[in-house]
Amino acid sequence: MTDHALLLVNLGSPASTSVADVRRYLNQFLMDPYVIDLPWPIRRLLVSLILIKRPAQSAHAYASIWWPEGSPLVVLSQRLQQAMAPLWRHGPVDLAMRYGELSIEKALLRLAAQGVKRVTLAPLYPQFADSTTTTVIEEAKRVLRDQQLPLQLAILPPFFEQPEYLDALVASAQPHLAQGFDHLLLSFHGLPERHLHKLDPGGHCLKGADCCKTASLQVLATCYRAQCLRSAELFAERAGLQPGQWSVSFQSRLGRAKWIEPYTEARLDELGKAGVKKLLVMCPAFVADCIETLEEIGMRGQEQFQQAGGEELVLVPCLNEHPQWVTALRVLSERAPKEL
Ligand SMILES: C=CC1=C(C)c2cc3[nH]c(cc4nc(cc5[nH]c(cc1n2)c(C)c5CCC(=O)O)C(CCC(=O)O)=C4C)c(C)c3C=C
Ligand SMILES: [Fe+2]
Ligand SMILES: [Fe+2]
Repeated sequence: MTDHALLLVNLGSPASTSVADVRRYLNQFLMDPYVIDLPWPIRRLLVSLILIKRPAQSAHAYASIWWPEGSPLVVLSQRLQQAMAPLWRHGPVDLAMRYGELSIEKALLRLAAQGVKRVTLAPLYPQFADSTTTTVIEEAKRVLRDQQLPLQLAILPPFFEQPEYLDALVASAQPHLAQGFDHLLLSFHGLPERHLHKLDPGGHCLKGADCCKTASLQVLATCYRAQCLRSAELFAERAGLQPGQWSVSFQSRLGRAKWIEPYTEARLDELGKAGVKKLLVMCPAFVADCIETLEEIGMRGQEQFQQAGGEELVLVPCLNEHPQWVTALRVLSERAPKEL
C-alpha cells in the first residue's frame, strides 16, 4: 500500500533575511486569528503597529542564525522529512510550513496529484495550543474543502506525555546532562494568558502557582501550560533529576499583554544572581532549532545570564534529526487516529 502519506507540518520562516521578506512573513503569521485572537479591525491595527519596527529587528536576528542552506527551522525539518521517508512504509513523506513557503495547500495538492488517498497530518508541536496545533488542522481542512480533495485525514495529537517523545528528549539531552551542570532550565514557548482562559470555561487556569500542575484530565487536554509542566515533570523523572536541579519558564513574549509565567528572561536573571555558574537550557516545545532557541536563548539569553553573574549557558539542541526522535515520530504517527 503506497497511497497513505505522512505530512509533517512546522511553523515556517521568512523566505530570506531581507526586511521585506520578514515583514511579509510576520504579517501572514500575526494576522492568523489563532495567533492574535482579537477581532479583525483590532488585530489589523495591532499587527500594523508591530510591523513598524519588528521586521527590521527580526531580520537582524534571523541574519545572525541563518545557514547557507536557509532557515535552520526549515532545513532541520527537511532533514527530518528525509530521515522519516525510509521508515514510513505506507506512502510518501512530505513537509509543509504553516506560514511562508512550502504551504499546506501546495503539499496537499501535490499529494492528491500523486494518487494519495489518506494523509496523516503531523503538526510538529508536542504541546497543544490554538496558535500552533489548531491553526494547522484548520488550514488543512480548509484546503480539503476549498479544493474538494478526496483525502482521508488522520491527525497526530499533541504528544507532550507520550513515552516515545520523552525518551527521545532524554536521549538527546543525556550527553549534556552527563557533563555536569548547576541547573537545568526547561524553557517553553510562551503564550498570552488570554489564550489559556479562552479554552478554560471551568475557570481553572492561572488561579495559583500550582493550578496547572493539579489540572484534571479535562483541563490537561487543552491547557498549554499544564501540558508543558507535565512534559517537564515526566522528563525530569525519566532523566533522574532531583527537585531543585531544574525549573520551567516561558520565553518569546511579544507585545504588552500578560503572557504565562515565569518568564525565561526573569529566570535567567534570578539564576545568574543566585550563583548558578553553568546553566543548561532545553526548549522542549520546539522539535527543531529555530530563531527562538538559537538567537533568543543561545545568543541573547547567554549574554543576559552572564550579565547576571552566570558563567556558561549551554543550549541543548532540539530533537532535530536525532535517530531516537525519528523512530519516535514514526511510532506516534502510526498511532494517529483517523478523522471521522
Ligand atoms: C502572539 C504572538 C505569538 C504566539 C501566540 C506564538 C505562539 C507560539 N509560537 C511557537 C513556535 C514558534 N514561534 C516562532 C517564532 C515567532 N513567534 C512569534 C509570535 C508568537 N508565537 C513571532 C513574532 C515569531 C517570529 C520571530 C520573531 O520575530 O520573534 C518560531 C520560530 C520560527 C523561525 O523561523 O525560526 C517557532 C518554532 C509555539 C510553539 C507557540 C505556542 C505555543
Ligand atoms: Fe512563536
Ligand atoms: Fe491551566
